[in-house]
Amino acid sequence: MRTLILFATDEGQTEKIAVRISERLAEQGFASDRHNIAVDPETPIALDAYDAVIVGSPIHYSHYDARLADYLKQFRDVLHEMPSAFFSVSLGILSDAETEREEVRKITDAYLSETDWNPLLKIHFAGALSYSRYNWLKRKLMQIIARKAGSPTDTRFDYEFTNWVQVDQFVDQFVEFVNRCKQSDELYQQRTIYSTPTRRYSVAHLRAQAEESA
Ligand SMILES: Cc1cc2nc3c(=O)[nH]c(=O)nc-3n(C[C@H](O)[C@H](O)[C@H](O)COP(=O)(O)O)c2cc1C
Repeated sequence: MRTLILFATDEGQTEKIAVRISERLAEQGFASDRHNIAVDPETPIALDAYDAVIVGSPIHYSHYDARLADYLKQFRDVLHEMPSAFFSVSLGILSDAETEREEVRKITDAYLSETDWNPLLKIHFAGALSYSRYNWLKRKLMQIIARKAGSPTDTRFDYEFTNWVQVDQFVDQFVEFVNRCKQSDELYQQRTIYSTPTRRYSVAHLRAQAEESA
């Protein structure tokens, strides 16, 4: 099973999470490739060559990454069939105020609905306050936001809030889920006879089961 981890990042926390995801997959014996769309938006991606995909984006100014959204729209048909998961990285999800956390969930729902993608797993990770990576204006802005949220305001330091145990648990859940998507040998071998199913791992039969039991 080969997984693509497709992500965007501005200050690096989402990349750090993507790295941990690939390490955890490797610990379970699964290969993965990472593609950072923020530095390489032009390279075409052979998504079809992968068995599964994990997509991750940070929230900045109440928005997920727009370049990633373009990819998701472009690959809508393949994504609909392959096992996939979305991880969100934000600070709002850490807030004590339910309204702030609800706002993050609303941004997520709007993003997934805009891209017409329905990943079977979705998760929210807390990101980081990376003061050393911000320019002067951003540092001031983030300090004001942090003060309001009761987060650290001493800009001489960076603060990481990501729960790495949660990241590992997410990967373990993903692996379990992808294993359930594996087509039986019998079905898979028929792929040359029928046009579908063509993928070794597919959510098509899981969706069909869900529809049957609904
Ligand atoms: C300029 C700026 C705007 C941000 N806007 C939001 C926001 O609207 N909502 C939120 O929950 N987090 C927001 N954050 C927090 C980021 O999601 C968090 O710092 C995350 O770790 C950034 O991920 P990255 O390092 O991969 O870019 C913002 C951070 C910055 C620097």
